[in-house]
Amino acid sequence: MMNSAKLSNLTQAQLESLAVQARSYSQGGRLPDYIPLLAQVNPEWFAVEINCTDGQSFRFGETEIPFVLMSVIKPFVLLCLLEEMGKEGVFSHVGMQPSDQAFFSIEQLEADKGWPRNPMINSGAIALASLLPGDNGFSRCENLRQWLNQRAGANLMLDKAMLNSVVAAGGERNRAIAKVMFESGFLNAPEIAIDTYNHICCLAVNVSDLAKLGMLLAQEKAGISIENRRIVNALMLTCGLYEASASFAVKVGLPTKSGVSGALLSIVPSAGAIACYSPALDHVGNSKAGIFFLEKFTNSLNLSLFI
Ligand SMILES: NC(=O)CC[C@H](N)C(=O)O
Repeated sequence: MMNSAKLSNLTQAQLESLAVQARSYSQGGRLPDYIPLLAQVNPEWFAVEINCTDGQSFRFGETEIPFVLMSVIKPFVLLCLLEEMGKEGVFSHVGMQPSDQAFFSIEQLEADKGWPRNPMINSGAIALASLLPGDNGFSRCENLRQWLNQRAGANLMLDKAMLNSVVAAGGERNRAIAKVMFESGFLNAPEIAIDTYNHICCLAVNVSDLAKLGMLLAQEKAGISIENRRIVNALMLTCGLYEASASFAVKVGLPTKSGVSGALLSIVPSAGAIACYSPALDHVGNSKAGIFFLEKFTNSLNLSLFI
């Protein structure tokens, strides 16, 4: 059976049973402490929405709760820039190699002599944020927000309170990353790059919007090339969960991206998109219940790119 048929045969009862197991698995996860507002949520929230290419959708849990995308914006910055400037332009600013280090690793960046290794870690995303059109962080974020909302039919909104919390927290690690890239000649104007990056990480959605964004990568869409979708999906598969990407590819085998807010998005090419939100994180910074859910869900439906 094709993945699209497997996903379409899903029943609401099946989804609920797996989601309830996943919710209980959120216990023992941790909320991030370096962005104060991110820690002011209920760690047991769990929401999932699945959109299928045949038009069906399934949802369960706290599906109305808004959350910020954080690193889940990274594949969409990449998609937008691939469309707007082409792959040669994009990959002259960022690499495509996986990393076995944390998403904020300065050691990895220094070992790479300031060259941002891939778009799914902070260095690469900051480098790409610097390429968005606009005069300042807000207008660049606004351009990306509108670009995505138009194409996905979603309703991304800037969460200003979260942005204030991110800025107040100082962002030392990301500033250090930008400084290394600037000094190595791989980033112009580090201040505006960080400001843009902070803004785009604070774009807020609910799981329904996140699933709509995912559909941009799951199926054909006017104005988005097949090649660019393939590139973004490939980089999500190899780099999307940071140092956990390789083992997750063995266990699940779907292009997936996580964020420290607990957002998690998986693409089932030509079949649909699976959006989860559950804020308690594992030691890598991925949603604990979300990852558990994806493993159980894909195994019970036998969903995979590889079979
Ligand atoms: N993994 C993430 O979601 C990281 C995003 C966050 N804004 C940071 O830079 O730390």
